Amino acid sequence: MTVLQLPIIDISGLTCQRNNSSDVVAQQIKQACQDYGFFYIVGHGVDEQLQTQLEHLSQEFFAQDQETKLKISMALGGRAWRGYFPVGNELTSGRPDLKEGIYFGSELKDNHPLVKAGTPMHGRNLFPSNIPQFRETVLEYIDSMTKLGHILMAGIALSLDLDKSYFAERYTKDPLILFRIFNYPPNLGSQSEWGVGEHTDYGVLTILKQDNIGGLQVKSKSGWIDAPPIPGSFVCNIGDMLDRMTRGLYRSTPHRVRNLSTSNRLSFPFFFDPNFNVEVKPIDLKDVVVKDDQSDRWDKASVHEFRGTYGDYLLKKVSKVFPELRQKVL
Ligand SMILES: O=C(O)CCC(=O)C(=O)O
Ligand SMILES: [Fe+2]
Repeated sequence: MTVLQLPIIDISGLTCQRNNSSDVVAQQIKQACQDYGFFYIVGHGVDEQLQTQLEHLSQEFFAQDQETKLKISMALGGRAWRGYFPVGNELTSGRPDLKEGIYFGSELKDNHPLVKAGTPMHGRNLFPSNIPQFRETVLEYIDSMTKLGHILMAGIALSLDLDKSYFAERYTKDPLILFRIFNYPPNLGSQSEWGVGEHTDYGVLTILKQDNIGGLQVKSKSGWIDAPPIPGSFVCNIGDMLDRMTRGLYRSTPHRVRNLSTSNRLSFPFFFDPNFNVEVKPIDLKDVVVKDDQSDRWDKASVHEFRGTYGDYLLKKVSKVFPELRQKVL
């Protein structure tokens, strides 16, 4: 039996000046997006020390008692949709996930135009005030990953034979950035509980940092495969909006997580998505025929029939994930 493995791409060629170096990377991205919708990246240049610090501070946060963690409860985050949620509060396909976590995003002041306009998912973050450096570390990480997101989107544009600024000019110059830190407790004997049930991501690009525990699985064309941790790498996957833009050439691939170890698992998904108010349209790609996969999609929804802004799409999805908060926030 051959064990399928997701491709590993060294993306350093996207930022160096060597001849053709970005074309070589773009070709690898194209292959990976068509075959899997998922790939690992190395050679990304994100500071190791910053990542280690983020992991340590996150462990420190989750090790606290529930009451302390609830001091930054999501219920206090209002329309910005930020803060902590306890195990069982987030649903995937209507079922509670076996995970707790904190939602973050770009740190926007109250006088930012989108915040003043009351745009959902925009605003200030909630940070634990009792853990020194937590705020600084998360904001620095968001900053580094935003830069990486721009580099990768240029690579994805090249992979589709588009100008490297194609996505930046239309969708991601001012991206919607959401960042989460999840803690998946061990299953403790019950085999059936998913940390996150099968789903696809909503936007264009997710860049995931995971610790050394493992548990992420990806639905490849020939069945579920593991995406184990690889030191120094991030796991990238494309979301529904890139699936829509490429008419299904680049698929937003379903994935899920189950922590079968006896320790907690930390993961750090970073979502680099289109601007909230921009309408997402198909790219004029030669020779691509839309193959709508509505019937085998996890939520039976068609990304190709959707019309509207990214914000419309996102809010519809998110209100299913946190039904309790929907009333309060939207
Ligand atoms: O924790 C992980 O490994 C993946 C999380 C995920 O799929 C998500 O947040 O969309
Ligand atoms: Fe996901």
